[in-house]
Amino acid sequence: MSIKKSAVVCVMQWNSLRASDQPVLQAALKLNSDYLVAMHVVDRQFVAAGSRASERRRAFYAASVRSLQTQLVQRGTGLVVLEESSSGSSNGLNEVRVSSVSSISSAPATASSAVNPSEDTANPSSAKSFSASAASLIAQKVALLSETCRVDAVCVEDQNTVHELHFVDALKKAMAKLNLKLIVTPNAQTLVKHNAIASKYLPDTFTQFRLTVEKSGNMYRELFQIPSKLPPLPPALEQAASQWHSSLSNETGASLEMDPRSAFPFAAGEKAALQRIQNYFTQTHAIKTYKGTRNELIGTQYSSKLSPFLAFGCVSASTVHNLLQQYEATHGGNESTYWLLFELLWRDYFQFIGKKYGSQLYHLRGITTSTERIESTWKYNPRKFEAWITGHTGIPFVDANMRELLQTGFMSNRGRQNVASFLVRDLNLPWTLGAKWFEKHLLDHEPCSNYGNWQYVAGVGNDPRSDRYFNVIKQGKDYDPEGAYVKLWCPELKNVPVSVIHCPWKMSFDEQKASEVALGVTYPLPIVEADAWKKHYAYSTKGKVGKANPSETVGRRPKRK
Ligand SMILES: Cc1cc2nc3c(=O)[nH]c(=O)nc-3n(C[C@H](O)[C@H](O)[C@H](O)COP(=O)(O)OP(=O)(O)OC[C@H]3O[C@@H](n4cnc5c(N)ncnc54)[C@H](O)[C@@H]3O)c2cc1C
Repeated sequence: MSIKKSAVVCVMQWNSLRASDQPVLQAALKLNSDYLVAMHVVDRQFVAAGSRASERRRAFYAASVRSLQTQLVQRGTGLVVLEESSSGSSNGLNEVRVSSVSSISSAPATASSAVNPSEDTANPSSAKSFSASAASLIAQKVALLSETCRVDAVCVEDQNTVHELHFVDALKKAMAKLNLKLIVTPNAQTLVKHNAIASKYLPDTFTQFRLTVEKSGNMYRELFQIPSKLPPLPPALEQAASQWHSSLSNETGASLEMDPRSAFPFAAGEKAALQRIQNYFTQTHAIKTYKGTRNELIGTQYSSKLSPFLAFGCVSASTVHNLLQQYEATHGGNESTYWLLFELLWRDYFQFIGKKYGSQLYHLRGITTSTERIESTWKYNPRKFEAWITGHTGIPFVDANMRELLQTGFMSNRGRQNVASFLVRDLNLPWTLGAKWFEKHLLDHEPCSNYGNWQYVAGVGNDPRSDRYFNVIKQGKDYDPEGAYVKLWCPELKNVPVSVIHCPWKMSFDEQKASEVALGVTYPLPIVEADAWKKHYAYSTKGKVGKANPSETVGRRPKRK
């Protein structure tokens, strides 16, 4: 009688698409199994029908999965990518499009590819149905695998957010039914060890959180070391691992062109992430001036552009931190190198907030107990929302940012703060609408950072200040003093004089003619006008691009150096 060889299964999730610093691989390797089977189920949020992700974001995701496949092949193993299929198909071990228990909705995307205002982002039934079917796909494969191998365990990374936690829970149930061991590894999304701060002790403000971490000195987690050679796939699965003819990549890959103006012209995946870090750190030393440039708006070098890679887990925040420390050891550190860590700690803080508050992250009321900002403050208005999402509000600084997002999937942090504040405070639209639009289009959408930042701007998050207002005229003049950014994304304003570039509606008829602009025809009149803007209409030459204005008390995060 032949003895069955052993196998361990690693479930890779959409926010952890990398081979290095990978907790599930490390947990699996401890079992010394003969075979390693890495599996990924295409997450329903990226499936085209009724997708919550834009075509560009889906393509970035698909390319990140492909890159993980390549990384694992290079390490001597592979990745089996499973996709739910609404059509019945045979569920053999090598079949990767598997009919699922609850089939995928074939509903078309909502009107104008926008978000559905009445849809509950945290819709628990839809998250649970995906989780159940994804877990069932894995269970089907594992059951088939156990006919030829002894399955030692299935490993999965713990999560911080509700949707992802549903999946871990569903997998627990599915494995219990199969009587198989499930190893849930610590969550590796944050720099700070997942259990270093219990939710009930999470400080109420970012500054308290950061000081706690910095004072402690030993809260950062160690990297998970993964060898360059991993156990192979069982022969019976080799074919499945090489054949991901994804509906996603077929639909999206060909049609997407890179806008030459994009601030994020990078490929997806682990290799591209590490190349980007190398470029930003050791090749160009742009990191050395980061603190002074991070509020700029144009080009690849004003900030690290690591967020899309971090969102899909193509690289971990801990790896970035580790490489940053190596850079400081070799080239010296300064305020700018420290500031990158400071921003990564913001990311961490939002992760801990997400973990603590669960589905409240997505609620209009947010996580605040303050009743100052309540639902009635915000009213859905389709005309205003359409103008915002398409970049036709008539306020050039807002429009330029919104067009950049739509056309490239990226927007600077300065831009995000402004368009978010504009939506919430000037248009009085519910902040959740803006967050959902960002979720669809941002390549770097990550639930905690996206919904957490929106709550922060809307005054319903941690530190619920109600006076956080970004004056889009003043901000435009401070951060785009020559109007170069506005002209890049709103070319119809290219001849408008710098004195009125942020308020073109102040042009006389003759000025409009000279600038080849017909307000209300070639460029919209502003859909709102706030009193607070008026004192900033007058032209001044005191532009301060790239530097925070020290006198700017409103609209800045408190206590930032
Ligand atoms: C309304 C709004 C929505 C946002 N949505 C997202 C989102 O979905 N995903 C996302 O990663 N960031 C989000 N941010 C934060 C920030 O704008 C982006 O992280 C940053 O612009 C990404 O560019 P970068 O990688 O070049 O950042 P850098 O300036 O180079 O910063 C380095 C890293 O620090 C982290 N970071 C920086 N600022 C923040 C912040 N305010 N909050 C959390 N992490 C931060 C990111 O991981 C970033 O990659 C949002 C900000 C706002 C105001």
